[in-house]
Order: sequence, then C-alpha cells, then structure tokens
Amino acid sequence: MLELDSVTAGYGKAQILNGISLTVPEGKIIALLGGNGTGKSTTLKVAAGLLQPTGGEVRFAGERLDGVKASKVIERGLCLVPQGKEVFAAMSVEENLVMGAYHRRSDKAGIRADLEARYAQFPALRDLRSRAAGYLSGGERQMLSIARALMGRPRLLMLDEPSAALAPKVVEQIAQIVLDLNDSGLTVLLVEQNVAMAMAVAEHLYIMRDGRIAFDRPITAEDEGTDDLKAFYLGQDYG
Ligand SMILES: Nc1ncnc2c1ncn2[C@@H]1O[C@H](COP(=O)(O)OP(=O)(O)OP(=O)(O)O)[C@@H](O)[C@H]1O
Repeated sequence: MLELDSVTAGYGKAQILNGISLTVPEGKIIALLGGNGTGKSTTLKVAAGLLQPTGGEVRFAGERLDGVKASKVIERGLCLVPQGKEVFAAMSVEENLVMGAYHRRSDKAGIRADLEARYAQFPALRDLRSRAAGYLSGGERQMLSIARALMGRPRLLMLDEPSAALAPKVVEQIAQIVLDLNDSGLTVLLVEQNVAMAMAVAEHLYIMRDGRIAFDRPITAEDEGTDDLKAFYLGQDYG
C-alpha cells in the first residue's frame, strides 16, 4: 500500500536518508525501529509529504506521492501522528478532533458521526471533550492525537513513537488500540524505540541505521526474548 523506493532526503545540505526502501502492505502493521537520530521520523515526514525527497520514489495505493503536498497526502488517506503528542493546547479536546477532519469540513453530519465513533473508542476523550487540550496528561494527549488523525479517515496511519514517555499501563493501552484499529481494517506503520511494544503488535520489522534499512524480517512466535533481539538488532548505538 505504501512503498518507499531508494528514497533520499535531508535538511539543507545534510542528507539524512541514504536510500530507504520499505513496503507497508495493506492490512498489516509494520514496525520501523532504530537508534536515536537514524532517520525514522524523517522517513515518516517524507511519506506524509512534510519533507520532499531529493531522490527515489514514494508510492501510495499505486500512485506517486513524492511531490504531493502534505494536505493532499491526508486527503489520499495517509495520515501521520507525529512524535511528541502535539495537540492544539488552547483548543478543547473536541475542537482538536474536529481539526483532524479539516479537509472535509463541509461534511458536518459525517464529522458528527465520526466524533461519536471516536468517543466510543476513546471514552476518556468524551469526558474531557470541553477541556483545553493543554491540560491533558501525556497519555490523554497521545490518545487525542491518534483520535484526531482518525478523524481524517485514513487508510494508513503512521505513528511516530506513540509509547514515548508513557507509563507501562498506558503503553499497553496504546498497543491494544493499534491492534484494534488494525482489526477494523487500518494499515499501520509504527516507529518505535520500545522494541517490546513494536514486537507485540507488528508482523514485520525494519531496522534503520545511518539513514538506511540495515535489514528487515517477519516477526515470529519465537521472537519472545526481546532483550536479546534489542541487543542483536539495534546494537550498541541503541538509545
Ligand atoms: N528540521 C530539521 N533540520 C535539521 N536537521 C534535522 C531536522 N529534523 C531532524 N534533523 C536531523 O536529522 C537526523 C535524523 O532525525 P530523525 O528525527 O529522523 O531521527 P529518528 O530516527 O526519528 O530519531 P529519534 O528516535 O531520536 O526521534 C538527526 O541527526 C536530526 O538531528
């Protein structure tokens, strides 16, 4: 569904991605892991149209995506939940959710129905709907940023380190949400530092090093000893 083929990209003169190739098949959860600063977020930014590649190709549902603006990428069904649990702090929870449907803002009935669906899925957000998002806890903000992305009706959701700086119990909830979303048909590309969480939900693993995919392979039932895997796959530079 999403394909990156020999993608290069960077910031100014600094090239960060040195030829990334990866595939996210429809209906799957794919994990992208790697140490700090290896280019995972940059890869997601390129796929989301927030950063244009300097070379290679990005394809989504068979169509070229490189050169397409971020707002149009969302309309095509590819949505990024960025790192950092960013929300519009001064806006209420509900206003944040409505912003997620900005590109179909004239569809008032559809947005109302989607709000109800998100509140059913994230009951805590219903209780907090009038609260300024800046007052939410880290876990609540992460739920809100995922729910806001879902308001855009994505076919593929990219999550950038959704478990960062959250308590283990909240990480478990997020993992379950990712699995539930996938059960309901959503394809997921998950960037994580939390190897155990990624291994628990994903079917296939890509490991990045120095702006490249160092290797990839399916995750199997034998992959339980994640500590060994962490050391083996991520090496000394794992942050
Ligand atoms: N806007 C920017 N301008 C310049 N350099 C940047 C910018 N964003 C990221 N970088 C640099 O690009 C490199 C890759 O960053 P990126 O955020 O993609 O890594 P990452 O693998 O997601 O790391 P982490 O796990 O720490 O978030 C880093 O060296 C970072 O300093």
